[in-house]
Amino acid sequence: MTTHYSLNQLGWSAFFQQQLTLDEWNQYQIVRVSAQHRSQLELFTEQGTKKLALTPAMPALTVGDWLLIDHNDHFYRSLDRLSLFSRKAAGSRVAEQMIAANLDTVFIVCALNNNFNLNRIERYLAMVRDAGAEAVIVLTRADCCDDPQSFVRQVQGLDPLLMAEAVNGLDASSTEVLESWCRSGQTVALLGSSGVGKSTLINTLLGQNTNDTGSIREADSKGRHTTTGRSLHMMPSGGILMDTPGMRELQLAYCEQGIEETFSDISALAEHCRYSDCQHQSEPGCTVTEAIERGELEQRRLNNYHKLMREQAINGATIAELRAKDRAFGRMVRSVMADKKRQNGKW
Ligand SMILES: Nc1nc2c(ncn2[C@@H]2O[C@H](COP(=O)(O)OP(=O)(O)OP(=O)(O)O)[C@@H](O)[C@H]2O)c(=O)[nH]1
Ligand SMILES: [Zn+2]
Repeated sequence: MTTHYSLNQLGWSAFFQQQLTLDEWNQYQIVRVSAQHRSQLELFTEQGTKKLALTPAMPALTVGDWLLIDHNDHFYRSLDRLSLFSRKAAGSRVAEQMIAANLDTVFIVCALNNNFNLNRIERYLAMVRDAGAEAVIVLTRADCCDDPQSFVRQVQGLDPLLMAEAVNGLDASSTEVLESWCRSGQTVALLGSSGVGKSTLINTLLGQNTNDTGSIREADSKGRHTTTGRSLHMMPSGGILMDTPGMRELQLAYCEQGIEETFSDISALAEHCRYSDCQHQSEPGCTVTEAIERGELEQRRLNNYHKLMREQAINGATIAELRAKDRAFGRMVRSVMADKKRQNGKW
């Protein structure tokens, strides 16, 4: 049985609607990418699911993207994204690879055991903010912790506006606190290190009835449950859960802006340092180190900021190098082609 969803249920909103002309609205079908394979995309449409073959003329697309297709099911164009997650591709080659688009909220999952780590939460926060999505910190294993609220307070100490919830991921009545981010038309995804309870939470949020999502859930070699096939799943609460393998392995890609937002307190203080290139180490007139001495800023937070910015310098440089190399390669190809033409006496 195929279940039909309205565009709003699939995540359509005014942000996308205002990108369309009246003609486009009348002539084209609006579809959302629900899975990406080597040679084709799977789509959610108001009439059910569809497949779309990838062609070289199409722009790079990813799960969650909104597209317009014509009456013959040919790609017409993609819409601007509300948010976008990308990462460095695996292996030594540094490249950006898109992994998910148009997420409203990302649950940053962290377990209330020795995995709990504010540095790691700040790292994920920087990525989520850079991608343009809202972050909610979800602390699992609240049932195994004496005082979960003390950890919620620690997280909110990072940023008073940051939402944090402690849950027992195995218990649907406990994860109800996440419902306001999982309402109809809202797209959410989960991020967090291995073993913190992401699969458990996904199973609980999807409920028992996952048949209508069309996905196959099977255990991998380690006995973990993985979803194969479609990456977008409808939750009983009406929200759309995005579960792509790429999100699980997300590394800190180039996200300097996200780091600046996450550490906006440090950037604000740094504006008043005596030297504009102050490194906030031991320079005189450094307002950042003064704030630490007054107990208004944690040394841990400044150290983590330095660490993430150092990583940015390395990642940023390698990505910039790659782009320069691509340009150099393009120039080389063009000059070889020109030489060949000259040798063939065409010039
Ligand atoms: N008591 C308790 N156990 C939990 C909770 N959340 C997860 N677990 C258990 O923790 C273990 C790891 O959870 P998973 O859901 O597999 O973790 P994961 O983040 O998906 O791990 P990866 O698949 O490696 O990414 C499982 O045995 C779960 O049953 C919780 O809130 N309370
Ligand atoms: Zn300074």
